[in-house]
Amino acid sequence: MPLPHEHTVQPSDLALLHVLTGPDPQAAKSSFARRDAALDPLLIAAAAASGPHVTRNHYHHDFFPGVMLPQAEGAWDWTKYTGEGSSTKARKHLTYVSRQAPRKQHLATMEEGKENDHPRETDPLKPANNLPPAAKKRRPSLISSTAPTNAEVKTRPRAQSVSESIPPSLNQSLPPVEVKCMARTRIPTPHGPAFLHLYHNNRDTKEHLAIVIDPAQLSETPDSLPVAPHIRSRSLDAVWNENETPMDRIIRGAYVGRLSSASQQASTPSTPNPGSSTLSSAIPPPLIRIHSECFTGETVGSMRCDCGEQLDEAIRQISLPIVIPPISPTSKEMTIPGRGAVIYLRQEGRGIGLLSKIRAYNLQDLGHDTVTANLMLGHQADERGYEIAGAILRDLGLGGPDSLNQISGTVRVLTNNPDKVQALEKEGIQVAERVPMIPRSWQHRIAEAGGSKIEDDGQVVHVHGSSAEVSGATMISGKAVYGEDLDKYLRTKVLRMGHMLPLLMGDPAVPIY
Ligand SMILES: Nc1nc2c(ncn2[C@@H]2O[C@H](COP(=O)(O)OP(=O)(O)OP(=O)(O)O)[C@@H](O)[C@H]2O)c(=O)[nH]1
Repeated sequence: MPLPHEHTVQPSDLALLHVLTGPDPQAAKSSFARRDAALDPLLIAAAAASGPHVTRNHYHHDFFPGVMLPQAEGAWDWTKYTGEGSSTKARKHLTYVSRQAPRKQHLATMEEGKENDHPRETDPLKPANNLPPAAKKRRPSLISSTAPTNAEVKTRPRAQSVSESIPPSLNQSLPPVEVKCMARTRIPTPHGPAFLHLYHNNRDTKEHLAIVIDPAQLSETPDSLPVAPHIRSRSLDAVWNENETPMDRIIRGAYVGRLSSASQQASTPSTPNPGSSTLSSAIPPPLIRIHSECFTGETVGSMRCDCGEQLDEAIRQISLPIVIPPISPTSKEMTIPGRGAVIYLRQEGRGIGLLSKIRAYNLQDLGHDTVTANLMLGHQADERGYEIAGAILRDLGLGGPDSLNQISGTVRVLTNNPDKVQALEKEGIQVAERVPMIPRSWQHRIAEAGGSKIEDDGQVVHVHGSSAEVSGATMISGKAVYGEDLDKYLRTKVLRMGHMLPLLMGDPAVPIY
């Protein structure tokens, strides 16, 4: 066995590693004890491969006690360590004891498909303990005194979650979902300004987000009357405790207008402004999208799915200016900035998590479609839930007649997925209209084939495909892309998941992979 500092891995080490971690662990059991061995061979093999740069975690197993002691010679060289006292003392018998939960328990968690989605053990709406040290005074709970109480939330219609990720036994005992906007900030996007809102909730440990598009807020003053009511978070604008200063509020994003070195105006809990009552009926309901996280599609620009372009397209469409027709014979047509929100849920891989999605991709490369791949891994085709989305929308005053912060009683929803509309309605969100999302590559091909409109369940859908471009990635401000994997994915969504998209397969003029 080589010493750690020799940097060489002997074939015997690799053979040992293989026996211990290879496909037949039973064979290993007979020859090597795996847990609680006097010397853990796997750890030795890992240390030998790592040389002097053994990670802190190895040291913290207390296997190389010498390195933790300043008096130990040779720093990382545990072989020179002979005990805490004199060198004549007998060397301690070292035992490696794993502190990990048994593998059985870990696998059970994975089977539930929630390896990334453990419910919080502590109250997530309590103050974060990573606040800057400047906030010396002890803050009481950051839960808003005016935020909806459990009793208030209980009176709302409670939908049965679409998500299977929370086992039924746990789901029954869960309290009603509560969300709290922890911070908000202005984000300039290629389509115009947005306000990013970060939410905590009492259901999972994820930081779900709302990308609010309402640029009219940037010119807001405390006394100004907007044409359309501003979309603001009630929990953010609430007074969190009696000691908070205007600067505390501003730093978390509870301000009005646009921040600058010359302008810092904290908001008040009554900041949401009703808007012009004469125009309110003429203003279309805000356009919203419930978007599920997709690391591969949004960050890497993967063309296995259309998630990146959908996020971009949603922000673009919501940002489009709104034309309000004249409301009386004497008034004129009016144009106001686009308004709405993307609720960005951390439900990677339709709720199965990135790890399982990556495995599913390999099954897809073996010839299975996205639905079958999920089922083969023991997941459902779709494990998402929309309770948190409903609570975030209510916090923003969108779509709920019972919203305590009502900005609009109804919303228009950008989606092709009928389940999402149904789930939102179960959450008490009033959906005035579903707005379809035609994939950019399809729009482009339809335009190339000379078509300007296509049929969707007998309904005419107008396609704005003539300006679509063919190169680029599918990420923010990307362009339309073609690809075999993307087409397969889109077709499966239509044929197996009931997505309300007009399928191009029937049109011989439109090239399909
Ligand atoms: N399990 C799995 N998830 C995928 C795959 N491709 C994309 N996703 C995830 O699917 C989610 C997006 O869902 P989609 O089914 O594309 O669309 P949708 O949100 O249901 O419907 P729309 O509102 O019309 O976009 C994201 O969380 C992606 O990470 C895949 O092959 N397998």
